[in-house]
Parts: sequence; C-alpha cells; structure tokens
Amino acid sequence: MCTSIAMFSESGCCGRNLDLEVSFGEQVVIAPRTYPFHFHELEDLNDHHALIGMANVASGQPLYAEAMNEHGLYMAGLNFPGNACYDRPDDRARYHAAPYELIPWILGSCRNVTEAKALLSSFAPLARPFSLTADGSRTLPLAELHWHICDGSRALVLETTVDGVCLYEDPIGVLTNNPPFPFHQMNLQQYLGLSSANPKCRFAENAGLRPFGEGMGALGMPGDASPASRYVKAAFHKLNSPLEKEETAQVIQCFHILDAVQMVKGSVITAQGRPDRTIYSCCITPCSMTYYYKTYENPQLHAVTMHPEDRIGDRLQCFPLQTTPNILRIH
Ligand SMILES: C[C@H](CCC(=O)NCCS(=O)(=O)O)[C@H]1CC[C@H]2[C@@H]3[C@H](O)C[C@@H]4C[C@H](O)CC[C@]4(C)[C@H]3C[C@H](O)[C@]12C
Repeated sequence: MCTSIAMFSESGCCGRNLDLEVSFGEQVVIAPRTYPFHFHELEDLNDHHALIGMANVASGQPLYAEAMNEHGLYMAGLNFPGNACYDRPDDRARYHAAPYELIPWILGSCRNVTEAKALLSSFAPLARPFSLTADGSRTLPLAELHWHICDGSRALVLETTVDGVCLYEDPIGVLTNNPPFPFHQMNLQQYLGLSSANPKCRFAENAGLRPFGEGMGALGMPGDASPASRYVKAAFHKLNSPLEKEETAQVIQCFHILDAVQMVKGSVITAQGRPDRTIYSCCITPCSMTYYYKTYENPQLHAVTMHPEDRIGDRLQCFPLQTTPNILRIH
C-alpha cells in the first residue's frame, strides 16, 4: 500500500510511503533537462524540465515511482489493482501515453497543476508495457496505478478506469489505493466528528462525562493499514498539521504524518503470504529541490539535492539508497 500527501503552501512539500513486499530496484535519480525521454506515441522530450525522484533504471531509462520537477510539480503513482484500465482507446484524445510514460511526460512538460490538467484533459492511456529489449521480447509488467499530481497550492487525482479517464480535484491533498477516489472523498465524510481538540460531551450535558486523557477527540479514527483507513488517518493528520516556515521543520513534520500511516513489518501479510512494509518514505521540497528519504532498514533521513548545475546536461545522475542501519552512538 502506499500513501501520498501534499502540504499546500509556497514552502510546502510532497511526500509518500511506498509499501511493498520487495524492493523494485529503486534509487534516487535526477533526469536533467536534455536527458532524452522517448515515448511510444508522444513526441520525444529532448529539452524539458529537470526532475528528481525515485526510479528503477531499466535499460538505461528511469521508471519513476514518484518525482518532482524543477518548478515544484510532483507526481506519484500508487497501486490501483483491479480498477486501473489502460485499454480504452479514445480517438478524440490528442495524447496517448503508457503508464510508465506519464511521470516523465507530465513533469517534463508542465510547471504546475493547471498546465498538467490542460494536457491530461486530452489524454488517453496506452496499454503498452516497458520493453527491456529492442524487439519487445522481454517486457516489465504493466503497473496498475492511479496518480497524485500536486503543486504548492493544488492537487489532482488521475484514474483511468473502465469509465475512461477521470481527473479529480483533490482538496484534501491525500491519496492511498483502492477503491476509486470518489469513495475516499465520500468515506471521509463519515469522520466529520473527529477532532484534535479536547472533546465535550454533546449528548448529555449534565451527565458529568469528561475526557480522561489526551487525544480523545479523535476516538474512532481508523488505525489499520487498509487503504480507506490510511486515507482517513493521513487526512486527519495532514489537515491538522501546522505549516512550518523552515524547510527542515516542514520535512520532519511531513515524515511524522507518513509515519502515522506506515506499514510495520509483520502487521500486514499479502495474499501470497509475504510481509508488506514501507520500503521507503520520502519528502520532496520545491524550495531547495531536495529529495529526502528514509528506508525501512535505515530510518535516518538522507537528502539528495538537485542543484542548479545538476539540471543541465543529458546524463542521468543515480544515487543508490543507503540501507545499512546507521546508529549515532553517543556512549
Ligand atoms: C508497487 C508500487 C506501488 C505500491 C503501492 O501502491 N502498494 C499498494 C498495495 S495495495 O494496492 O494497497 O494492495 C508501484 C508504484 C510505482 C511502480 C513502478 C513505476 O510504475 C515504474 C515501473 C513501471 C513498470 O511497468 C513496472 C516496474 C515499475 C518500476 C513499477 C513497479 C511498481 O508497480 C511500482 C513501484
């Protein structure tokens, strides 16, 4: 499972948990402006916005799970099994892109959510897997995903289902997994009563009922790892979160929200009998263009900055994850 959040503000940041049983060969990858992105049906992007994110590099090409571009536009793919549908051709659509092409295409071309929405309004998905060989004899599986697209002030959710391409405004700034996004928006309305404040008894004023501990205003908030529950918990924490002015404080706050919905090894066993876990959490900041991450094995924060000079050129820069535990021993 995965959870993605967007903290809306000029100095805000975006982040996600990537929950999976195995690593997918991920590393932090910078694609500079003239790194060529080739697509099945879209025009090549030979000069585009630079991006930084987590990717598997296959046959020399970065396949991003999430990334941010140099203008602070962020996009993340999250599992959407059974609902993602890519084989609904649409003759009216101007742009056709495979799922793995969406992040480089949108982040390479757009500066903000408004521009992304304009492109995606004439988009239809292509059910084409990534090919590991020139003749297409070996391919990666088509990942069944939906996407969170965010900038400092606004977020969208993109889903391609049997109903076609659905582009939703996301005023909450949170995305998890199944079911489709309208369910999560409706489900959240069942939790109107949750509050970060010390609660008052609303049904029997004279009965002398009082809270006996902190946090009782949010009693009833779901705490399990299912997508709908993570959505509610992440939304509650995010919407109650103060916006910090200073980047480090903001990043640490973002990681705390992600921690609240992280998956602890052993607590979720997949249908295949394997333990699911948050293999990494990340937070990307538009101000300093820094990709912060921690992994399940090494919860120390690491940072990779895309400096102005890193945006120029045509070569990928790859930064393997630091997964060895690093404990600061003080005695
Ligand atoms: C498995 C990841 C999503 C994690 C998630 O949402 N889990 C939720 C589980 S559940 O629904 O709640 O059960 C997704 C997110 C991005 C995906 C990757 C990116 O799409 C990039 C490529 C795309 C290729 O087609 C497949 C490999 C791949 C490298 C993908 C592997 C995998 O499907 C990733 C890593």
